[in-house]
Amino acid sequence: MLSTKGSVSREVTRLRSSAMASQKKLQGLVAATVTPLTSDGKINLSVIGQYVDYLVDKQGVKNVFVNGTTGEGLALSSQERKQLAEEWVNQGKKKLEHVIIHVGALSLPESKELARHAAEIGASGISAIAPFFFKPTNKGALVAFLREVASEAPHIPFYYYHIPPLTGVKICIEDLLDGIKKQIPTFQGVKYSDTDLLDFAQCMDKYNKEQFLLLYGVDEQLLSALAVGATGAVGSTYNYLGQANNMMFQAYANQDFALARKYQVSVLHKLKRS
Ligand SMILES: CC(=O)N[C@H](C=O)[C@@H](O)[C@H](O)[C@H](O)CO
Ligand SMILES: CC(=O)C(=O)O
Repeated sequence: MLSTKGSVSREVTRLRSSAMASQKKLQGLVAATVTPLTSDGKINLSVIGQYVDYLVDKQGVKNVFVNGTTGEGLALSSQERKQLAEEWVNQGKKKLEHVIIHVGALSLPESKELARHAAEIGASGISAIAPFFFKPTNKGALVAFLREVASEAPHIPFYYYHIPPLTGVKICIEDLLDGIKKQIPTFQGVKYSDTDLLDFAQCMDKYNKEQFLLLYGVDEQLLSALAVGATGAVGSTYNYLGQANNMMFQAYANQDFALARKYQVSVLHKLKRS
């Protein structure tokens, strides 16, 4: 009985996940969500519903990246991460297009468990950073780690989260992508949080045809990433500067580069990097 129930629920989960995974292609802005806390430091799940509405209605943002850098996922317990993931998936079900859950951790079993959980609750994708204390020193070691994580969620896309300024793992993405689908069949792309636009442009040029998504992660220079072919971006500022960044995407698509630059500069001013 139990095992029948288990396999039925696994099947339901698989169908739900594959339904989500076959959704609209991920493009445009993805807000890296912040983690709301109560005054006594507990995660505050009660505001996630409002948060979803705010992003969709006020910012024009329909995709989220949960438990990443902005959400301080690495500073949360596994249980907190799972609760947040579940709340975002549930609240976002009819309103958001993509809910990507960051499942990276220093411990491989923990990362695998978070990946399994994200798949079970119906997330539309998962992402993981490289472990950053005992670091992989070459591509083989990094891929071995990511492969184990991704295989726990075999029906949803996997994105590698490249953020060398914080992880110290500097494995070149152009090398990483070479042959990656053979090793990680669910590999869908990279959240690229580095300023190396030469590597980024080379990846766009070389791997676009394999339909990898390279989501740019340095909000201050998104326009430069658009210029070399980016079609999506994940970042903290899309929580509150979603409209301006959507306008920038639009201006760029309309080939109004002066206007696009105006929006990029307005973002810089807001971040006080002018
Ligand atoms: C280190 C960090 O948090 N990077 C974020 C994404 O990866 C960005 O969205 C930045 O928060 C943003 O570019 C503002 O500096
Ligand atoms: C900014 C980003 O993408 C993150 O917080 O993970």
